[in-house]
Amino acid sequence: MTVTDKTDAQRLAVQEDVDAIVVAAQRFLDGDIAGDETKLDLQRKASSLIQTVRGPVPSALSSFEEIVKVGALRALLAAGVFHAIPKGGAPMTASEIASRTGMDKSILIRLMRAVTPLGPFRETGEEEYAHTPYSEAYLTADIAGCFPVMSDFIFGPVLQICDFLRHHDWKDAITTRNNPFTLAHNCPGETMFEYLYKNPKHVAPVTRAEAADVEQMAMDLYPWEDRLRGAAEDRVAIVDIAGSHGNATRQIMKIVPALKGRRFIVQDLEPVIQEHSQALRADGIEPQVYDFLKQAQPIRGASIYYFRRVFHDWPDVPEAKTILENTAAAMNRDQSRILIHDIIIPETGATMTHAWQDLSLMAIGGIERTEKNFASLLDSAGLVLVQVWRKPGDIMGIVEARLK
Ligand SMILES: C[S@@+](CC[C@H](N)C(=O)[O-])C[C@H]1O[C@@H](n2cnc3c(N)ncnc32)[C@H](O)[C@@H]1O
Repeated sequence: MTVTDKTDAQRLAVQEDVDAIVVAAQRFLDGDIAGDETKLDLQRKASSLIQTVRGPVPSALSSFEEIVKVGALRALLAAGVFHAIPKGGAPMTASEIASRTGMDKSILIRLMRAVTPLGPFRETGEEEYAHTPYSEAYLTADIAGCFPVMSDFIFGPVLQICDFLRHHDWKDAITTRNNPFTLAHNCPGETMFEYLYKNPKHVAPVTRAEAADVEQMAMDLYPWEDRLRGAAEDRVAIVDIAGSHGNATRQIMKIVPALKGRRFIVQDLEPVIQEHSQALRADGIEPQVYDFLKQAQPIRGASIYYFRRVFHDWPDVPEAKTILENTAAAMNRDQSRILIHDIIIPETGATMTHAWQDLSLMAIGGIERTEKNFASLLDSAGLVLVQVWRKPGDIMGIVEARLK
């Protein structure tokens, strides 16, 4: 093939990709099918163009680029570079950033090369950089909360999934106490939570990460008021089990002001309750230390036993089944419901968002589930799936269950 042939073929391929993007962009703008589908389709077409422009082998190198980019972002964030550069897009020189942060200018320049060609920062001149809305996103509470924790504790183990599986002949030998996380952090026999919480300095950053609403959860998904309206006044309205900071309960209380005066309880392990109890009490929420793996649920006959982003941390057996059985033992057959608010993986057409969350959980022994997975898990613990509450385009859903 001559150079001209190659150029022609590439020109044709690029033109085809551009034409497909134009059609996909129009469908996205017109919103002729459910929002997320057109968005995903447009992303696919755009990324196909990038691959065509780069070619197959250079495209394979993009994963190397992403990994060093994460390393650079983490260091720049920790060193204070994100905070030193002024928000709003005004440029700053490397010398100025170096003097503000204490990072050697030579290191800064090398790290900035990983975060400027394709963003999120902008190179504005020789040794000069500026924020963009995409770099400023790392300063928002959600990303500033979860990116450092994911990067310090989870991404390393994700890279060790291969070593772990190879060591076990590619069989699923992953448990919550023996997994890529325990391999990477050299803590065999400990769950991720045990490992993290035994060091008091991890508790605040980890619970800040837990508070990150990266899934943009719509808490009005469930008809809280209808469900709770007829309940006796003395019945606990909601037990938010493993509720951490209690933000879910706060949001429910805001959505349904009519429930003011009813009892709301947030349960979690001791270090987490210690961290949050004052703020919870100030908002009229009762904090309670509770270990769902070791104890039967102490609050009997509550209207709702609510678990948000909890079950995905645990495999079906033994932990998820144990948690359900410990809850079921306290439930009232007619009045109590379990609500599991988690990502629901579609049977087909899972996205990269589903994949990054699920493989991060694989590293610690957890799993994101499909609707069928939830139904069989509930069945194994003497419960029955009543309804799945979802909105088109939302990655999270609420699985409602009652005693059989
Ligand atoms: C991913 S966070 C979810 C927090 C909160 N529900 C939310 O949606 O933001 C998982 C929570 O499970 C709690 N947890 C872990 N092991 C637990 C146990 N054995 N008993 C009770 N809570 C536990 C953690 O402390 C953490 O707060």
